[in-house]
Amino acid sequence: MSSHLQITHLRKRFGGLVAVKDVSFDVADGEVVGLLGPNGSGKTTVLNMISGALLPTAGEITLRGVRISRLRPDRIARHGVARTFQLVRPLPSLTVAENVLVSLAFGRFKHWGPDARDLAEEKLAFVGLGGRGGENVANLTYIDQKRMELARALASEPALLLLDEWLAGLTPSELQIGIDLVRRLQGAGMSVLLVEHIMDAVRALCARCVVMNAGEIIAHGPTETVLKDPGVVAAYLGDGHA
Ligand SMILES: Nc1ncnc2c1ncn2[C@@H]1O[C@H](COP(=O)(O)OP(=O)(O)OP(=O)(O)O)[C@@H](O)[C@H]1O
Repeated sequence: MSSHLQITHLRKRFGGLVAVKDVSFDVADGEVVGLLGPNGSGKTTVLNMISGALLPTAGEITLRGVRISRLRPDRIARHGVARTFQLVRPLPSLTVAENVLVSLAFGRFKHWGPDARDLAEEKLAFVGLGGRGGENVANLTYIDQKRMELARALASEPALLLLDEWLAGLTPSELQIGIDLVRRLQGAGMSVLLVEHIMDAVRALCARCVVMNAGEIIAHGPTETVLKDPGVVAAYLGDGHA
């Protein structure tokens, strides 16, 4: 069977800057793949092209053999792609459950009414916020905001989740909770493309990594091998971090 996500010769030009140059990699069914690299290396631009927020200048993206590059973001979501953002973006005037209900109502399957309430509670329970749907979003701790953001992404029943530095800013104990949650996603059959700078999390979650620098892939393979690659150490990790 074809790879779940296949990216082939992807390129993105912003005026005079080529932010992504000839990037190719894949994510298999149920796999968590790390997408690493220094700031400005093009990782978020790749995620934006997968989710449809940006049109590729060239190249192809397919999901289970279906070409999704150049589809509208809502169409790509219908094919089973969801994402989180670097900055948590809750709707602050709504409750926790209402935030998830908005995603259920306007997302892939358009759930409304009691059915949607049950589903919202199911998604909240999955991320560890069961029974807390009535709380005000403003009162949530940071890890709980992250949980809620994940519940919103799960509202579309994604097959592939794009996590853009979703673990950033967590305390060490919260980080373990976050890592366990990503493992739950994988356990539930989802594939994950994880953009992350926290190497402990990458080691814990990703059997395989892709490393970008200045728009190009500089290493690709098993995580431990990639993190010891002299080019990756020089461009990204620095001495003493590999
Ligand atoms: N909409 C845009 N218009 C012009 N340039 C952009 C745009 N989006 C990104 N860039 C540029 O493309 C390059 C890659 O940016 P990108 O955000 O993809 O990097 P990144 O690896 O995700 O970085 P970070 O780890 O800081 O999030 C950068 O030089 C950035 O300034």
